[in-house]
Amino acid sequence: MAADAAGDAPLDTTEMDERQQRSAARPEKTRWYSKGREQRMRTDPEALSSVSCGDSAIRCRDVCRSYGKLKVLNSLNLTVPQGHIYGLLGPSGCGKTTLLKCIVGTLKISRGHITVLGKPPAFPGHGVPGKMVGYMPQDLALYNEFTISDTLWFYGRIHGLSSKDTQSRMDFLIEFLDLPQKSSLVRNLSGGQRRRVSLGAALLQNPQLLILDEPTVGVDPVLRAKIWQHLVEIVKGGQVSVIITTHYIEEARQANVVGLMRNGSLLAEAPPDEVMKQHNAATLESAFLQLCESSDQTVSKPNGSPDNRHKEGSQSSESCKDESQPILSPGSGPGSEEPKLTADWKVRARHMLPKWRNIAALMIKTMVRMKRLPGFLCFQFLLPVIQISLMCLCIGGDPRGIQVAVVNNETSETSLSRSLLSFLDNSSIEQVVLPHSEAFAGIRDGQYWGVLEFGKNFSSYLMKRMLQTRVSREIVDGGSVHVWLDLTNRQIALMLQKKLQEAFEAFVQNKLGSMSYLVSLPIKIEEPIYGSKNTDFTTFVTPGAVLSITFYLAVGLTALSFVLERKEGLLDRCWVAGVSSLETMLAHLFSQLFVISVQILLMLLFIFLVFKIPNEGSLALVIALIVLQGVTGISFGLVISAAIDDEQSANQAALGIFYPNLIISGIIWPVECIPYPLRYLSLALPQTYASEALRCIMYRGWDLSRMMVWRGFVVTLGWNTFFLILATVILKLRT
Ligand SMILES: Nc1ncnc2c1ncn2[C@@H]1O[C@H](COP(=O)(O)OP(=O)(O)OP(=O)(O)O)[C@@H](O)[C@H]1O
Repeated sequence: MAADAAGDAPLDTTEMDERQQRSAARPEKTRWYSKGREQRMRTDPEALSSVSCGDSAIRCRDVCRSYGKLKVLNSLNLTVPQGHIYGLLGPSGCGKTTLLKCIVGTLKISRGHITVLGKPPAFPGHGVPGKMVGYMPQDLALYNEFTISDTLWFYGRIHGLSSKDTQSRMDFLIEFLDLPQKSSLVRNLSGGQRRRVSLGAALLQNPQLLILDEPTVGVDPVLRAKIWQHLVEIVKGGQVSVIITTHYIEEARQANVVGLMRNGSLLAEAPPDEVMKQHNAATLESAFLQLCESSDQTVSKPNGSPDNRHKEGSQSSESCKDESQPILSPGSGPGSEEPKLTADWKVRARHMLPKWRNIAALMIKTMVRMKRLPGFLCFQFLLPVIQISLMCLCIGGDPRGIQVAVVNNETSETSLSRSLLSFLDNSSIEQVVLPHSEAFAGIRDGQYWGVLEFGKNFSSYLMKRMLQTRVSREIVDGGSVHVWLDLTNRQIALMLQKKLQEAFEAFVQNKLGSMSYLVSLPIKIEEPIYGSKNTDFTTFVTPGAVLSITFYLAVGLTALSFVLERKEGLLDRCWVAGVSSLETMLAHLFSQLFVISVQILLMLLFIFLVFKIPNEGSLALVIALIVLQGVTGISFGLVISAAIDDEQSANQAALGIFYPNLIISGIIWPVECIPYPLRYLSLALPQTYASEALRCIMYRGWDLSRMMVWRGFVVTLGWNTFFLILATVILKLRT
């Protein structure tokens, strides 16, 4: 991986050739640097130009970058000589942060070349991003749940530092940056303290190149001076180079070179004393002001307003180039051709392969964050249990306490109507005995779900009907229970019909005993082949519900955590430290697998032990399919978080697919009810065949030899692969 080449991986041939060439050309310059670099640079801008072409830490040539129509970097040329501090100055919004992001490779440039420590950023096998570069972004990019020590350990692991090295660097940085106790949580630190922790993370591995975006904001003057002194110290050997942005223009006088940036291009690039001398200015700030004024005059002549420069298309590329020529450093223009570099296939292959060290560091990070949020962790574990329990308790059971008006026109205590009513399930049906008119008024008012009416001669007619072979229509009618139902609630109406039928069967059995078969229907429902006669809707819905709960919790956790990490700049910072998109994906996948495994375990305990949902098949297959569906959720969450930048949109994407997927995956209602061609879509969804497979395993006891089972596994694995590849590609394209 990229980080490899920084320290521990062997150099590829291209890099070695280049280093040899550079060292062959270096002796004279190295001597020149070490003897009197500062004096020389401050008095000889020509020398700066010549140095910058041959031996530079960073070279930007003709760099352009836009955000939509806003042109932020405008044919920019910049050179950071090796072993120098480069102060990048400019007003807010002029493009400094954008430039630094292009240099570290987190933003792509739309035109031009950038070379960082000899190669373009993210070149296969290069240590940038990686151990060679220490990057402190403007938005601090720190994990709030980490302590100072966790933060430094995390970056130490990513850079492959030994425990001893990390510990000694940590002790030094805490002392040097005047940080509070290393066990202090980042979220409890002040703004300035956080900024110093962020700086400490950038300095940790003693990188060859330091890229610091406003490290001294919010830092007291004494510490600011100390930081500058440290930077001056570390560049002294000529091995370390620093590019630093700051709003305190005067502090940049300690830099060896300053670049004055405005409207996306450099107005000047030279040693600070030289800039001041050229403008007869006593301070760098007033020199900068003069440069801005003369730049405004130059630009306002052809175009009117300086703001026009920022609109793409409002000027030709020629004028764009003129404007970007540095005033003091003509030699740093886009003169020289950039060498074409190619990487050996072995280096490329190594660059592509995920590194377990980085994956382990990221997984430890997730575990530490979870440990710091125990309430959230418990909630994560309990949420699926709560959801499945609510589902088993509230969905699919028989309605209870349904009020039904009973109009009984028989008065005798021994009448068959009373006997029949006594067989009605009292827990489900509450009988309210009423006269005819009140019963109908009640059902019309919505008080009752049905009216049961028995005629005056119900008992005698029913007996005749049971015992005689040929009876008149009047007898059949008079010996029937007349039922009027409120059918606005289908489930309640179906339950009433079923309970009446059951009551009648029990009544007949009671009255006729072994002769009851005489009045039975000519349809006999035998013992079921699979399932039980008393199966309810809960049994049907549970397997699909388990899969869908696992899937959506995984989607929610993944989509949001990634989006937040990107928003806070944490993903970019890890990427600059050498963590690839694939490693980020895999680490997240493995950490979330741990969480969903606990969730699945708890859920299964509840459905099998508490709610007694049957399982006729292999428990291992049940667990495997649910875990794989969890992985589908994680990978889909990764796609959302890779493609979407803010929490609200990520939430909406996750919620937006929730109902359509639930409805057309056959989870709450059979797929057979879905009309064509929607059924084809339903069958292609990740949970349709998987739910069917889980039902087959749990209720039919089938195994992988059955097509309906293996099809569920194959479809799930197919979706997992597709989502993971898609997420990696999107993340790669976007970083
Ligand atoms: N992600 C983005 N999308 C759209 N525009 C952006 C984005 N990031 C920055 N910009 C715009 O690009 C311009 C340059 O921004 P940049 O952050 O590079 O400036 P800066 O010089 O670092 O400013 P400051 O010193 O205030 O940090 C600004 O006009 C900013 O609004």
